[in-house]
Amino acid sequence: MMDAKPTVLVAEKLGDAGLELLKTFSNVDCSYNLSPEELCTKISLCDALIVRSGTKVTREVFERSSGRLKVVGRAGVGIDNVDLSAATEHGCLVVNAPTANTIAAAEHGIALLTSMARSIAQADASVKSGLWQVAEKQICRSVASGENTCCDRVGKVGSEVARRAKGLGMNVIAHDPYAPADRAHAIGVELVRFEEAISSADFISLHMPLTPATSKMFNDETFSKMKKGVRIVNVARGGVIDEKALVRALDSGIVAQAALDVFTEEPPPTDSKLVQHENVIATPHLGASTTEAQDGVAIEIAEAVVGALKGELAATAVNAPMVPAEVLLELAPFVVLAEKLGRLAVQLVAGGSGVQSVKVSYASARGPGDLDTRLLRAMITKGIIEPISNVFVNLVNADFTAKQRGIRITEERIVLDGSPDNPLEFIQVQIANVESKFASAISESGEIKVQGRVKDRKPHLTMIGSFGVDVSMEGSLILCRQVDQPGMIGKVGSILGEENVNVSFMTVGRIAPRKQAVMTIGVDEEPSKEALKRIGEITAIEEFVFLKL
Ligand SMILES: NC(=O)c1ccc[n+]([C@@H]2O[C@H](COP(=O)([O-])OP(=O)(O)OC[C@H]3O[C@@H](n4cnc5c(N)ncnc54)[C@H](O)[C@@H]3O)[C@@H](O)[C@H]2O)c1
Ligand SMILES: O=C(O)[C@H](O)COP(=O)(O)O
Repeated sequence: MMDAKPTVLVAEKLGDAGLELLKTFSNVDCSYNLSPEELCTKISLCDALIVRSGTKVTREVFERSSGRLKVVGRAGVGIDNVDLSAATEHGCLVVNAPTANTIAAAEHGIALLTSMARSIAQADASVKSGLWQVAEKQICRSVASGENTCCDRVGKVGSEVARRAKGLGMNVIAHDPYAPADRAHAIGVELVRFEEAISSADFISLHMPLTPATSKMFNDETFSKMKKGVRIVNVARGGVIDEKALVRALDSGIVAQAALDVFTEEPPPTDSKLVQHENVIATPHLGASTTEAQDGVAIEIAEAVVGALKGELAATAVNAPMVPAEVLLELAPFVVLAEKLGRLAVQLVAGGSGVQSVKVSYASARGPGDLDTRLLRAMITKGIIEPISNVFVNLVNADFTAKQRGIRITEERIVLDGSPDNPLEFIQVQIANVESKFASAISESGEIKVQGRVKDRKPHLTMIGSFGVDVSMEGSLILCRQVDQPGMIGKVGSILGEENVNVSFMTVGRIAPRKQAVMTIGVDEEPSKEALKRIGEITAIEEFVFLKL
């Protein structure tokens, strides 16, 4: 018998509180120190994976999961060890735990800064070796002399380092291209340009993420612009520094000392010139490793992973838009409607047409800023793509998958008068430049058009092409275009009855009495080919189509 519980692979040490929480909902496999091959082998049996910074979650991991891996939880902040593009392409949500280790990292930064300034590590080694002294040149002036400035970033860790550095009596300036000036101002930090920051600081403490833009941003050129004798602290990511250039800057004396918690390669090679340099103190990526931080991170990530496995949208999602819970609740029935409209519209496309251009219209009395359509768009995309491919589409990979298949989805708002209580009056999906297997689904302007509303929190189809209908979108549908005349409902109904197909509803949408009409028939079972053939043979029926919702 299949185990109904999802399986979570915890690949690096996680706090007990987090593990307990995971166990209430899933089977937890704690397998630490897996080789890349072992991870790839295990992953096809796992619904979620939790890592810290020591595990590389590569494209191969997603490929080898064969679609089973739905969530990667990064128990910490930095997600540079997770291939986010590959995760997104595979519809795998990535969540992190961005807040619980901030203070620990900031404290470690300050500990490194002050230890470096007072050569604590060298002094300790000197005492232990019986020398009772440490070279004078390694000791800098008091950090609180007021002449020292600390160049920083004003993200979470950077802000906490800045507060603490100010408490030590340092002047703090910061460079952060994305930080609002008022936030910096609130913590008493002056935001300056990069050149000014690096050329005027006595201490430089790094707190940016590792991204293509920050990779090796500290290099020969930047070191050459620094004040001679500058001291550098890095508790962010090793990769933001060109480590060979740092060794050169240390040798030349531009950089007097460096205190490093993070390295390009972790652990660094034992013969690393940087680690072995006399003016470098090094710690083994310890910034987040306090008991409090690890307990907090474990709970934060376990909650995010369990929530994501339950299908909830995670607040700390890294590769999917975040939709607040209250918005989600309000939009829930429209989410169902959106997917069904997409599913219906694509089934009306004649084979070989190739869907390229989809227009979605949202009719609402709300202002454009009051309606978040990202989730609706994703669900329409899901409805359009899933029936014609074997790709699993979700909020994470919807836009990517549409783009990859060359489907352009445009959105427009139809602004209505009336009460904004209801988020949406109707949603309309149009597919342009295609032929339809049900010609009546083509609107006057030439596109396949379907429109739906939510009634009593249930999705209803309200228009096909130019025909107004009113059909609950459940089960499957038979659409027939016919000449409006008495007895049609009975004729079709009796064929389905003879075939033991249960009819859930029938409605007729017509342009005018005795003219063309579209009959929509909801059925609980799929009619046989023979039954559909017999319906098609009824003289007044001009065309018909069977659709699964
Ligand atoms: N050593 C550790 O154990 C440890 C612990 C926690 C965090 N970290 C690392 O510390 C760093 C900061 O973490 P955080 O939680 O403060 O993240 P955060 O996202 O709150 O802050 C990052 C800041 O960097 C800024 N930034 C982005 N690109 C930049 C650029 N090109 N130049 C300058 N600034 C830029 C952002 O605007 C943001 O303000 C991350 O690299 C994280 O991985 C390390
Ligand atoms: O990005 C982070 O959160 C820190 O670098 C901590 O990493 P760790 O979880 O591997 O200690």
